[in-house]
Amino acid sequence: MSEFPSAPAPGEPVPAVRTHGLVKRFGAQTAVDRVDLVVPRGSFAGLVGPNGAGKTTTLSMITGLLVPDAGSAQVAGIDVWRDPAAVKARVGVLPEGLRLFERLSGRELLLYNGQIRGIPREEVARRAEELLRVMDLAASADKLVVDYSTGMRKKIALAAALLHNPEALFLDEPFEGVDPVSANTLVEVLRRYTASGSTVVFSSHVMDLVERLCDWVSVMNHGRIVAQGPLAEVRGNSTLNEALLQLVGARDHGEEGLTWLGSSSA
Ligand SMILES: Nc1ncnc2c1ncn2[C@@H]1O[C@H](COP(=O)(O)OP(=O)(O)OP(=O)(O)O)[C@@H](O)[C@H]1O
Repeated sequence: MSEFPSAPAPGEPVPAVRTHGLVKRFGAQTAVDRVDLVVPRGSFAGLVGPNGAGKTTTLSMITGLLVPDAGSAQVAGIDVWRDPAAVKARVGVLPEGLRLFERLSGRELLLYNGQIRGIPREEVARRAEELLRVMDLAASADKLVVDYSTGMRKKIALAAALLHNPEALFLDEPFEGVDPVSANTLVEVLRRYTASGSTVVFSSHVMDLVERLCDWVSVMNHGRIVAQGPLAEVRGNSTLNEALLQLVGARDHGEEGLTWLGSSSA
């Protein structure tokens, strides 16, 4: 795998995330094509782009879940694929699909995660109760995860990802299927987390939310980064949605087709 072209200059802060020439192929398709992603430490960063742009695949390679075909990724200056254990100890992940231990209660899930992370039992119990309360899950703490709603699943998964107080959080579509009340709770928790200097990187299709929350944005299209930087720079004088449509090109499928659709057709 290729090396980083240069280490940060002396005095230059080490970014929370930095990838160089990251590539992932699935058969003949290059899903991620030489991606150089940078996220400064302490950012609330959005990774945006159309369906199939390569966001999930990129996040999976950065968090040690998927081996890249080429290139490299660093989290807090540590090479993910040279020292995956060190990186995994420093990051929290809310992956796509949310595979959880369904037959545990919410509280048991947190206690179990804490034990896996090697946190002392009493400390885990203290943090678990606090997270359950902040996430509005205290009343459902003894319910099995399999019986949780979509929003409750996101909240317990976020609680599990935060339990070991990671330096950086990677969230794949954290607000998908979450009601506005629960979304507010998630936002409050994440804002508090970044205010203390930790980093959040999340993928989303909800541009209004990215615009409201993020101070840093990376835009992907067809496996590549097509824009990246402070939100104000990427957005310019338009909304983020308008900027995104310009960057990735509005999909024009023409006037033809679907003539059968609608009540006026036979
Ligand atoms: N395991 C896989 N096997 C084959 N192709 C895959 C696999 N995972 C992803 N792909 C392909 O790689 C491309 C990028 O997928 P990816 O899930 O990273 O995109 P995305 O930007 O997260 O999309 P979305 O916004 O729809 O979640 C897509 O064309 C997808 O079909």
